[in-house]
Amino acid sequence: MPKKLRLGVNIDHVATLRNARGTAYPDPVRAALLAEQAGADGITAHLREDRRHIRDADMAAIKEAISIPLNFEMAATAEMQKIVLATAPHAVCLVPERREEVTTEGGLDVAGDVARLTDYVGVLNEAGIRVSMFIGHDPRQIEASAKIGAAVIELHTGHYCDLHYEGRFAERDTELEALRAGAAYADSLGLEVHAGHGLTYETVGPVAAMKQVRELNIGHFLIGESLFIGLGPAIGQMRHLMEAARA
Ligand SMILES: CC(=O)[C@@H](O)[C@H](O)COP(=O)(O)O
Ligand SMILES: NCC(=O)COP(=O)(O)O
Repeated sequence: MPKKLRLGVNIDHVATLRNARGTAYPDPVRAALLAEQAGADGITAHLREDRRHIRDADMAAIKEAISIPLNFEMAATAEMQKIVLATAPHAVCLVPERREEVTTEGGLDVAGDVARLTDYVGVLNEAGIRVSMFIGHDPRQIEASAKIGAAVIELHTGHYCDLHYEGRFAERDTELEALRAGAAYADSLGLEVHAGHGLTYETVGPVAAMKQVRELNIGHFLIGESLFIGLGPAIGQMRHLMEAARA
């Protein structure tokens, strides 16, 4: 019987909509509280260096308002380390960032930055923050994540989802197989395995079915779907699909 699969709801794109007009609404804190009421196991938010969606004050307000864990996504920079230590979230997910990208395009190159990330993660671990590395399924990146002292990896599912929506099903299935192998390898090294990026009702099943995966972080699709059916029902339907795949 696979262990329970948690759902972290990413509320970044509520802030994207707010920032498009520079208004005070829609409020990401309100979305976080609604997600909590709807049964989310955690709230995820990404404080990008360019502050294109979530802003510093949002992070502090979300942390203050919610009673479930906050997963603080950020680049491994000195500026972000200072902010995250002041915010004291339950968890941090270290992600790669490029200002020109539309969204997080790939995984972090942990293997290429071992010494610096060992120190960086060490500071967060000492502060009692659980650290996860947002990476692809490359075994070298998984091994490096274990080596630098991260407790968790989050596998980037964006490429799998893109291949699905482009109708490239054979390549999609190859990518899924690599994600499955990555999840099993990370678990064998004692890492907790999470997954996320680009997941939708159509693509969540095969990822939710991977027994080593303990948490999915889903945002963009849920916020879009909430325009049509409301955030609570969208979260409920996503959870239903996750549980059906897990059964
Ligand atoms: C790292 C990650 O996957 C998320 O933060 C998420 O996709 C929302 O942020 P962006 O759309 O800004 O990448
Ligand atoms: N880390 C992935 C995440 O938080 C949500 O990604 P998305 O569903 O907004 O693409």
